[in-house]
This record gives sequence, structure tokens and C-alpha cells, in this order.
Amino acid sequence: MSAPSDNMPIPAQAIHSKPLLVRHLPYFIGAAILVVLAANMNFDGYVHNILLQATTFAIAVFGLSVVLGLCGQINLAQAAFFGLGAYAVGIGTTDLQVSFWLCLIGGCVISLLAGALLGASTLRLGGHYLAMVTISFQQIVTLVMINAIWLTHGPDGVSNIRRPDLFQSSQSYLAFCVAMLAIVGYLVWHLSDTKLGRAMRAVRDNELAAGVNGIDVFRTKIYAFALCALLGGLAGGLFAGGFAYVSPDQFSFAESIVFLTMSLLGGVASPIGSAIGTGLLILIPEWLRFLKSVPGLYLAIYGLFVILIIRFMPDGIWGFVADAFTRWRAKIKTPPASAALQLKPATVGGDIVLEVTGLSKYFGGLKAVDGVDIAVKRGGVHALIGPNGSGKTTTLNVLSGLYVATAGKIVLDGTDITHMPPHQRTASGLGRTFQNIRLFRSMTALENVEIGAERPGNTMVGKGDDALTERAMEALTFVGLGSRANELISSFSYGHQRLIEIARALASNPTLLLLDEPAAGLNSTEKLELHELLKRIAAQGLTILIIDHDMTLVSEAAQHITVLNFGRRIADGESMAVLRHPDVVSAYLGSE
Ligand SMILES: Nc1ncnc2c1ncn2[C@@H]1O[C@H](COP(=O)(O)OP(=O)(O)OP(=O)(O)O)[C@@H](O)[C@H]1O
Repeated sequence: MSAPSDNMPIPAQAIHSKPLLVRHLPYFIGAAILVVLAANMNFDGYVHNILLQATTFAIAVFGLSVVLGLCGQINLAQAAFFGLGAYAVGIGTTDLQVSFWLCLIGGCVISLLAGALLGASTLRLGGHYLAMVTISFQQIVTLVMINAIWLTHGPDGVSNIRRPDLFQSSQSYLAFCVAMLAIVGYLVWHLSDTKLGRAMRAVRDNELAAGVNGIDVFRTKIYAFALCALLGGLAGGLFAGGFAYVSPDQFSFAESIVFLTMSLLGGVASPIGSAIGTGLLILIPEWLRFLKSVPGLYLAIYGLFVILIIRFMPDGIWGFVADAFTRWRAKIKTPPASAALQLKPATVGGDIVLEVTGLSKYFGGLKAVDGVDIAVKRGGVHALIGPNGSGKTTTLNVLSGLYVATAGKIVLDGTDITHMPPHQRTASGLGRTFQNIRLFRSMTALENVEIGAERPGNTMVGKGDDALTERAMEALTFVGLGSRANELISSFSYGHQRLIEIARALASNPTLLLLDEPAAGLNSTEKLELHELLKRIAAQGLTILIIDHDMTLVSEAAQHITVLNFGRRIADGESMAVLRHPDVVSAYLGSE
């Protein structure tokens, strides 16, 4: 766990010195060239249709890149949202004679609302329940398309769908769709670097850690779901205008699976991957057309191709490339320099930072925590100890809001946080680490710590991404890992991962830091270094509540100790006196 040597760093302000649009100029130039090509090249009808399909499908797949790639939530109903947008344009421009633009916007709004409502009612479920609900939604939408003949024209579908006057020719309409693809692609690509995008990635990697780092997990999921549905609706509307005909079979469950395969194949975490996957799945059948004379061969080769890619590139084609690029960049890119970390814990309340009274947590008949009182003094290190299973971690989980207290009251710096969800407790000034390290594994060390720095109410961070990066770099340098800021979490040893978790909590400038067994799994040298780190943190006046089994660490670091046994408090007071207390000795050694 020794600190790596710092190589010549560059000032943090230099990293994002150019405005965003200037930095991304090559993208816009490339996109403009594609739009001009689409507008001017004379494709035959067949090629034109393939390009139009790929362009509109890719926008729908970008939606999956947001919900599944960024936020980790499954959506097996993207074809339904695609269909809602398509039918809005179809019915609107034919039966209702409304302008294409209004219909397109209407379709987006309908999809967005449907996505938000579906998300709000189901996203607390997660996992396979969420998958089942989205499948049901998909089936319902398909059934409505087929059976609500008065509205949708049933299985016959809607024909003669109009395009906007501005893009009447198929050439100009394709160019318009390519432009939309470029704009949406840029927004989705850039989303992962925004506050919302970082929150989504954190939720995807570790919901519990996201919550205790100040992220409203449920709301973040709903945003992701609604955004995905919106892009589905937009794509569907463009599709309907392009092909002038829609029918229920174009928006079936099978199409949702095609969208999902496209995103997984190309790499769901990035819109580039989505575009690659969409292009490949539309083009491969065309490339393999010559095999169609041999029955079954075409499908076998097509299936084998998909299986091989998923088997050898589980993160998709672009995921594979991006991972290699991140590792290479971590080697060559010098992390920015940083100032010394300042901790300025809030001092709203009095001498007692954390006041816990009568705290209980029962799991059925098991009283894991039973009427515990704890008073943590400002500016000190307070240890919570006890034999295995005595209720220490459960106490910390109740304090940070991961478990709802059965009874009792928790006051943090004068604020009653007993009934707050985890992210609000974090916003109130609670920071924590976990017994089993909970880092965001797909991110670099710096990105992990930036999430901590982004805590609502963190007065130590200025405005903008540069300020966030600076604060995160300060915290990483404080724990000795500044020079490895750009490396992925998987390249760090267990001990270093613990330090990154501590850095993430410190970057948030908490009022109270909860450390759950920080020495677990560390060797003796690493434990000594951890002890030094705790001293440096405490020296800045940050209050710490620590759980650990290492009595040397506890007795040296903590001034005050509370001891639990079978969920009850058996001793509390000045460290040395508590460790000599006969009840504590017998709890640890067993009575004769
Ligand atoms: N989610 C849960 N559901 C049911 N029982 C639980 C749950 N979490 C903890 N327990 C039980 O509560 C009791 C206290 O567990 P806890 O993990 O808080 O103890 P601990 O003091 O932190 O132990 P250790 O030092 O081994 O980590 C144990 O009997 C444990 O099995």
C-alpha cells in the first residue's frame, strides 16, 4: 500500500482548458461531412432504405446505451417506444392532418411520459422483475397496435405517412436523419461526463455505494429510463417519416431483442458501440445474402458471428477497444498536480457530532442492534467494537440509511436524519466506506473519487468539471495514489482499493466519516500506513467513527470506544478504560 512516486504532473487547470465545442470539433466536422455525403450521393432505393433503417435504428439503440450501458437497467420494450413515436407520426400526419414536426415532438413526449411512468412504477424492482415488466409493456403496446383498429388501422398499418415539406426528397430526408443521429450521438456520448451521466454509471456499478455517495438512485434510474424511451420515440418518428408506412409487426418484441443485440454486440456502454452494433446487424444479413440459397446456412453463420463476439468481447466490440485505450492512456497520461487536501467539516451543532439514542434494528426475531446509544464527539476518533456478529456493521448500515431503523433516533450535527434515504444523509454530511470494498469498478480511480466530490452540499468544490477533478486529485494524492489517478480500479491491489474508497469519502468533505473495518485484509505494513493516514485525517479535525477488529489500531487511533455484544451496548468511554473493562474482556475472551 506504499504511495507510488509522483511523476512530473501538469496543472489541473490545463486538462480542460479548451471549450468543449472546440475540443470536439473533429466530431462535428466528421458529422457535417456525413450529412453532406448523405444529401448529395445518389444511392439506389435499396441502399437508401438500408441507410435510413440503420440511421433511425441507431438512435433507438442509443437509448439502450443510456439505460443499459450507462445506468445498468434492462429495457426489453424499446421497440414499443419506437412504435409509439412511429404511430404518433403515422396517425398524426395522415388521419389527423397535423404537421410532421408537431407529430414528431408529440411522439417523443408520449414515449418520454410512458417511459417515465413505467420506470417510476417498476424501477424499484430491478433485475429480472424489471425485464418481465418491460416485456409485458411491449406486449400490451403490440396488442393495442393490432386491436385498436379505429386508431391504428390494425394489422393493415398506416400508409402514406407524410414528411416535412423541408425534406420532401428521400435524399434530403436521409441527410436530415443523419444530422439527427450525429446530434443525438454527441449528446449521449457527452452524457457520461455530466453529473447525471456519472450518477448513472455509479448506479450501474454499485447502487449501495451510489446511494451513500449522495446519488438519488431511484430518480437517476427514472431519468435513464425516460431518456431511453424518448430516444426510442424520436427514432420511431423519423423511421415512420422515412418509410411512409408503419404496421404492428415492425415494433414487436422480436424487434426489441434486435435492438438489444445491436447494443450488446457493438458495446452498450457507448453510443459508438451502439452505432457499430446497429450497422453490423443490419449489414451482416446483406453481406450473407449469397448464402441464402443453402437453407439454414445463413442463419447459422449469422448466429455464430454474434456468439463469438459476445463470447470473446463481453463488453462488445467498442467496449473491448475502449478498455484497451483506457489502459494505454493510463500509462501515458500524466495525472494533473493538486494542492494539499483541505478538510473543513461543518460545525453546525454542538460538541456532539453524532447522537444516537435507543437505536434498534431487528431482522424478524433477531435483535441485531438493540437499544444502542452512541455519542460521537466532534473532532475525535470514536471506535465501535465488539465480537463477530455483535451488530457493528448493522449499526453503520442503519446510520447511513441502508437499513431502516426499527426504533431510535439519529441526529447528525443537529439534524435528525433518522428517516432520510442514504443520499440525503450523505448530503447532510455523512461519508462512509464499506467492509467489502464498494468501488465503481468500470471507472478509473479519479472518476470514483469525483463521484464522492460531487456530494450535494460539498462546499470544498468550486463550479465545473475542473474544480471537481482538482478536488478528486487532492483526495487521491492525500492517500498516496495521485500518480495512478487514470488507472482502472481493476489494476489496483486490495489495499490501494481501500485507500481509493477512503479518498472518495474524503473528497466529499463529510462532517462525519464512518469507516467499516478499513484494516480488514491489509498486511502489517499496510495497517501501519492506514494508521498514519487516520492520524493525518484526524489532524484536520474530521470526526471519525471506525469499526475494526485490530485492537492495536483501535487503541492507538481512538480516544473513545463503544463496545457492542449481541446487539447491546456493554461499555462506553475513554479507550484504555473500556478495553480493560471486565465485560469487554469477557466478551472477547469468553468468561471462565
Ligand atoms: N440483512 C440481514 N438479514 C438478517 N440478519 C442479518 C442481516 N445483516 C446482519 N444480520 C445479522 O445481524 C447480526 C449482526 O451482524 P453484523 O454484521 O452487524 O455484526 P458485526 O458485529 O458487524 O460482525 P462482524 O464483525 O463479523 O462484521 C448477525 O447475527 C447477522 O447475522
